[in-house]
Amino acid sequence: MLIAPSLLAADFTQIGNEARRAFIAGADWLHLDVMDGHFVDNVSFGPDVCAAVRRAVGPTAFLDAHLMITAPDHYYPRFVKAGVNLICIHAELDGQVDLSATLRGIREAGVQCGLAVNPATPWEACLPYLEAVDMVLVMSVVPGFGGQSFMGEVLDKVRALAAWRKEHGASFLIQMDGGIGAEQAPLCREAGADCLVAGSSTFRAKSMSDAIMTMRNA
Ligand SMILES: O=C(CO)[C@@H](O)[C@H](O)COP(=O)(O)O
Repeated sequence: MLIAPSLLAADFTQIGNEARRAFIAGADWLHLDVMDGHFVDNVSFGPDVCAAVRRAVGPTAFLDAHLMITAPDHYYPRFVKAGVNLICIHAELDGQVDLSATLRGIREAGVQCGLAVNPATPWEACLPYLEAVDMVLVMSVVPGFGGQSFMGEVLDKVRALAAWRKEHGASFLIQMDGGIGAEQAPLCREAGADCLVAGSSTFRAKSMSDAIMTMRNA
């Protein structure tokens, strides 16, 4: 199980130190929540902050950028340039954005690509793209803010994706994000998730390393 603390819950006055703290505590990945104030009702940070995080954590740390933005096709090259390892875009943009071309472009730029689904979006929205992604992100909260409660009903989507993956011999990772801590991690694992994003339960824990270890051992 990969654990990816979400920088959204970090102390923004200490962003570089906070990013380093996550890896020192045992994080596998660092999750970067990028919000544009259009796709979600919040604004977070953009490529310059991601580039600063890359400088802070060094060249080998895995940075996973979740683009909650309406124009990922326009902006993804800036996140590639910032040095992230994986860029995840949203399935809800189908029809507005050429998702196949954007996913292909991300991969051709040498970065892994992912597709995210909001709680209200069926997993089947990912079906046309499952051969073309390295990861599917199943949101377990309505995106936009940290600190929300886990929506257990999305576990059925994770089960369906895991079943599809097994049946088709595919290898994409399944990531879950939102309201995840020690109590939810075993449920996510049982459903078939491989990577858990956790903001409040890691950055705001008394011991970040204990919090990460507990979730990883779920
Ligand atoms: O993408 C999002 C929210 O939009 C998440 O990454 C949250 O930031 C996770 O935070 P917690 O729910 O773990 O506090």
